[in-house]
Amino acid sequence: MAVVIDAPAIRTVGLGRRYRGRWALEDCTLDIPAGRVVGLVGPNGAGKSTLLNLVMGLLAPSAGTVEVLGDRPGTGPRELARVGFVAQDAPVYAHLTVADHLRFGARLNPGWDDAYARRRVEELGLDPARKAGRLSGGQRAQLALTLAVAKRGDLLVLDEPAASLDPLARRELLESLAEAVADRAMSVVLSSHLVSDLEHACDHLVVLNAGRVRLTGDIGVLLAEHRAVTGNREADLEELVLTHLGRTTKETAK
Ligand SMILES: Nc1ncnc2c1ncn2[C@@H]1O[C@H](COP(=O)(O)OP(=O)(O)OP(=O)(O)O)[C@@H](O)[C@H]1O
Repeated sequence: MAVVIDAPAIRTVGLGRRYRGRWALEDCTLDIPAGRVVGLVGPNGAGKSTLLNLVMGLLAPSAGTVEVLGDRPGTGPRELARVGFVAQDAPVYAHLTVADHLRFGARLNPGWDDAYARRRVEELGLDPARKAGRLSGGQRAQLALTLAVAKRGDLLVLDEPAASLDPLARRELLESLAEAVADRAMSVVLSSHLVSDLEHACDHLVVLNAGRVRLTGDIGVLLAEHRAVTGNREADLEELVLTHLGRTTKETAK
């Protein structure tokens, strides 16, 4: 009988990246299963964007290896079509209209879900004729996210997607990501400073600090272990993360 083993969404072995002799990410070994919503959390400068850019093939490793959906990242059009990415500054083409972005998305992506993209633009109240450069920061982030989701890839990589969104839009985004994963067996990796963002949307966790992985695993399992070890049956995700960041008070992870 044939045994089908799905490739992990992301696998890194001893992955590292140096900038001018200084390690931004060091000895990072991760095995992230497919079909999860993964929260990547850590303070400023922890190495989150560096890791996500390595995953996207936008940076070359200084050490180790990274595999995305079983392939080396950024190797060709087939692999690129499977991965949607929204960088931290949610880049869009300032001189193109919202409708132009949708047209380009349709032309460039074989799995493009035009009905979804149009529905989202309408729900968000974005004027299709408006130039992207004239949208607010939050609206640009929403447009970039819409394009990334409409691509209908197997993996969505989002660098601080909620940072410029208002609280309602933030909650809606996190709920819609959880639904997209449930509907389509897609994997999502999203970085955030806010543990509260991850608590409701994510089922897998990676904690980074000072360029090192401090904790990784399924949130349910990690929380159960933490509660058993500390004897605190009320311990929540924030306490778990802060413990592994070496902090004792309930400050934010930022
Ligand atoms: N192009 C670069 N040149 C030199 N150093 C860099 C460069 N990009 C990042 N770094 C350094 O690498 C480290 C990790 O940065 P990175 O942007 O990956 O962190 P981050 O966790 O995404 O931070 P933030 O939450 O502030 O966005 C930091 O010390 C940063 O100063």
